[in-house]
Order: sequence, then C-alpha cells, then structure tokens
Amino acid sequence: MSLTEDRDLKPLRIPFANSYARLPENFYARVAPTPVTTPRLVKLNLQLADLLGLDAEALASPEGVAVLAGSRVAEGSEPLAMAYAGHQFGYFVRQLGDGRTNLLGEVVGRDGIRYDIQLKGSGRTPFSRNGDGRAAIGPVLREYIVSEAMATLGVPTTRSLAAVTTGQAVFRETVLPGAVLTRVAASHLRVGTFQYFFAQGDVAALRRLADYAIERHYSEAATATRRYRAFLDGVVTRQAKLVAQWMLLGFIHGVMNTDNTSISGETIDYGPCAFMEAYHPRTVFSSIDHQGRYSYSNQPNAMHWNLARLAETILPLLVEEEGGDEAGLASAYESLEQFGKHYEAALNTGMRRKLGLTTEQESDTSLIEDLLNRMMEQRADYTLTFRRLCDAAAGAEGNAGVRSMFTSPAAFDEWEPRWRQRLAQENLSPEERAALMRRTNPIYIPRNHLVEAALEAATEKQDFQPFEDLLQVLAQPYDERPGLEPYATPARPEEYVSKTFCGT
Ligand SMILES: Nc1ncnc2c1ncn2[C@@H]1O[C@H](COP(=O)(O)OP(=O)(O)OP(=O)(O)O)[C@@H](O)[C@H]1O
Repeated sequence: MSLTEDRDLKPLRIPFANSYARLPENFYARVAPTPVTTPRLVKLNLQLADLLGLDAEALASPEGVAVLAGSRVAEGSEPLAMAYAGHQFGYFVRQLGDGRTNLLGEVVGRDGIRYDIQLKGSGRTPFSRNGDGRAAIGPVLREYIVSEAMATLGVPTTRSLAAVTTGQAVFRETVLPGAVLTRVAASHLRVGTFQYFFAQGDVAALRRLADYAIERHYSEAATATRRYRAFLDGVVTRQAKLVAQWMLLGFIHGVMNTDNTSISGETIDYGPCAFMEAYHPRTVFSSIDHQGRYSYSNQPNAMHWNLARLAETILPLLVEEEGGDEAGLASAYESLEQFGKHYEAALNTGMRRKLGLTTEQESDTSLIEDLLNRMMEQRADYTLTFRRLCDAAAGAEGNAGVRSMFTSPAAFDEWEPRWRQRLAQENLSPEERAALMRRTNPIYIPRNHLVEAALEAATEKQDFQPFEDLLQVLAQPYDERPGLEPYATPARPEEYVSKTFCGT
C-alpha cells in the first residue's frame, strides 16, 4: 500500500462519541488493550476509513498503527470488554464476554450511522478464561477477506478497517505470527448479550439493554405502542432476510451460536465460514460440527432457534407490555412465527432473480427446486452454475458453460426447456435478462482454496501479495474479467473440500 509507517507523525484524532460506555458498569469490564512489541500495518481499508470520517493517513502513521495494534489508547477512547453469554452448539454458557476484543469506542459515520470500533486479538480481558487474548494472522486475514467480500455482495456484515501484525508469536497447535483486526459494526450487541442478563434474572438490565438496542437499531420501535414486541419483530425480520441472503450466495456461517447472532442483523464472526462449492444442502465446513447443526440447509432453523432464545430473554418485558403471562407468551410466538414468512419471501424473490425471473408464478418454486435437486445429484458448483446460466439466458447457444457444470449434462437439458418456457412469459429481451442476472449472480467469491492460499503465504512467508490480489478480485464480484479464472484449481484439493453431513 502507498501509506507507510515512515510518514511524518500526524496526530490521530478519532471523533469518538461513545454510548455503550455510558451503560451501567455490569454491562462490561473497563480494560485497555495489551501493548504489543512491533506493530506493523498490513492493511488499511481506505474506503471504510472514509465512510467513518477517519483520516487514513493519520491511521497509517506510527501513532495510528500503535492505536490499531492496541499499544496506545487514542484520545476519547474508553476501551472496554463487553459482557455476554451464549448457547454454543446448543449448550448454554452463562458467561462468555469479549475474551480477546476491546471496544475502543463509537464514531458516527458520514452516513449518520453509529459504528463500534473494536480490536480483535488485542489481549486478555476479565472474560478470557484460559485464552491468551490473541489472534493469529490467518484468522485475522480470513475475517478481513470474507467480511469485506460480504459487504461488497450487499450482505449486512461487520466490516474490517485494518489488520496489523504484532511481532509476537501466538501458540495454537503450532507457533504462528500474531495479529490484530480492527472490526467495525453497527454494534456488537448479540442475542448472547440479552442472555447474559436473563441468566441472572436481572430484568432492569434487560430493559435497559432493550431500550439501548431500540434507540440504536430499531428507532421505529421507540414510538410503537408495544415497543418490545416491535423490537423483537425488527430483529426477526432482519435476521430472516440475512439468512436468506446467505442461502442465495451459498454462504455457510459455520458457527451460528447465539453469541454470534447480532441484534443489528449483521453477519458476525467469520471463524469456520465458507462458500459452498459443489451444491449439497447438508454441507458443513466446521470440523467441530459433528451433528450438522450449522449445515447449509439448517441455517434458517438454527437462526429461528436463536431468535427464540432472544424472545425468551425479553419475555418479562412482553408480559408487562401485554398485561399478562399468556398474552406475553402469545406475543413472542406471533413474532417468531413471522420468521418463516419473511425468510421464504426473501429466498423466493432472490431465487427468482437468480434465474432471471422478474415476475412471480406459483410454479416457480418447483422450477427452482428441480434445478437445485439436479445440481445436488450432479455435484454442480453452486456459484458457477447460476453464473453460467446468465450466458444461457443471453441465447440458447450460450448454454455450453452451464451444461459443463453437470457431470451428466442431460440433467440440465431436461430442465432447460421448462426454464425457457417460463422466461418466454416475460417481456425482457435476452440481453437485458442476461445483464440483470449478471448483477445478481457473482462470478468471483472467496473460494476456500484461494483464501487458504492467501493465508498460507501471509503466515509462512509474510507475503501479503496473494491477500491483496484476492481482495482486488473480490472488490468486483460481478464483473467477469478476461483471463481471470473464477475457479483456479486447488493445489491440494483434498484439504479444502467440504464435508457433507449425512446423519439424521
Ligand atoms: N484466544 C482467545 N483468548 C481469550 N478468549 C477467547 C479466545 N478465543 C476465543 N475467545 C473467547 O471465546 C468465546 C467464543 O469465541 P468465538 O470464537 O465465538 O469468538 P471470537 O471469534 O473470539 O469473537 P467474536 O464472536 O467477537 O468474533 C468468546 O467469549 C471469545 O472472546
């Protein structure tokens, strides 16, 4: 990058406008990041810095890098570690909390939205338990790559402002270079934050937290007659739409615990996440997900379950609002029932768009299902099948690409006439339709082996070029560039393939 550490020292001013630090002391632990030996800036997100109204040059200065590494606390920053609980793979843990992150504070961006600025991998906190409070360069860059790719694809997500190496080793199964990620989010409130106070039976804190979340994310609920019900409805709607977006892109979150389910409706925590390659609804990537709990097709169920946990925590507020136990419970159920409706609507609209359809017919559902079943049987690549379908939409002679996605192209040939018949019922020209589809179906996604190759080069050789190259490709996911292979063959395919969960 052109911004280097050697520039003249420019004072770093971050216009912090903190609100979480004004909440009661039992919401967090005030703790500063732990300084590191030799911070080095690997990546600064200039576009995001601009959105946040931050001076990129000052951020890239030695003083700025020291702040991004956690070695120095910027003026106005009130670093803290947030308290939260969570269900992890179905098991409740009363206290998790930020064990390796520090919320530095909040800034109001140029878009008028209040954003958290948080360091991840910045040292131990009172919530660290046995952890070292640190992060390795690989996972930091993975989160950077995938979160920024998701943002470009229009998916609500936490963002990545910067990555720095610390000059210190972290010990996992082996010795790895340490790093710190600067994460930006509309907030870091989680379902687990509500569960933390619910587990303590602290209704006053729950009310305070809900009011804070309403003010920050669901202002429409503030004026509603039943504000807590309106709040729950808001979270249910946003999360239903979010999961539908994941499904449409073939994204598998991998660790949908309640502490990784945000109240703002953003994707958070890019641990074992991946984009599905060969289509199979029961695909999992996480090596610890033995039951397939967070498999591709189970994501809507998992989210619905997580939202039920949120509803449970605010039940006392709903009961009060409705004036009775039964009415409060009914209100929670009604709200949760909306999940399916919002999810299906978003998924079906999105799937129609992927197929190039702009109108709605009942038979569309079976058209979509039929294609997906054929893709599953044929192990067709999820992303490229839809992308190559765009070429087929431009004209019947353009179908060679999509046919080649199927081990036996006859499986596509049987489906194609139905699709063409359906397209013929709409008014778009083939060119218009193909162009529309190419804005919906990306060609470049963070392919697992490409991400792994970039992380390996950074970890083993401190070579950040593959990381930079990948970011550049992913910055224009819909524009096919001549000579730029969408799917370079993995060097060691066996290491990067997904598992298909086949249990019951
Ligand atoms: N190296 C570590 N040191 C201390 N605590 C850790 C470490 N790794 C994870 N934790 C804590 O374990 C819990 C679950 O970890 P998980 O991997 O879901 O979160 P994370 O990736 O650290 O953070 P986030 O959910 O904010 O992205 C959290 O409380 C987290 O802070």
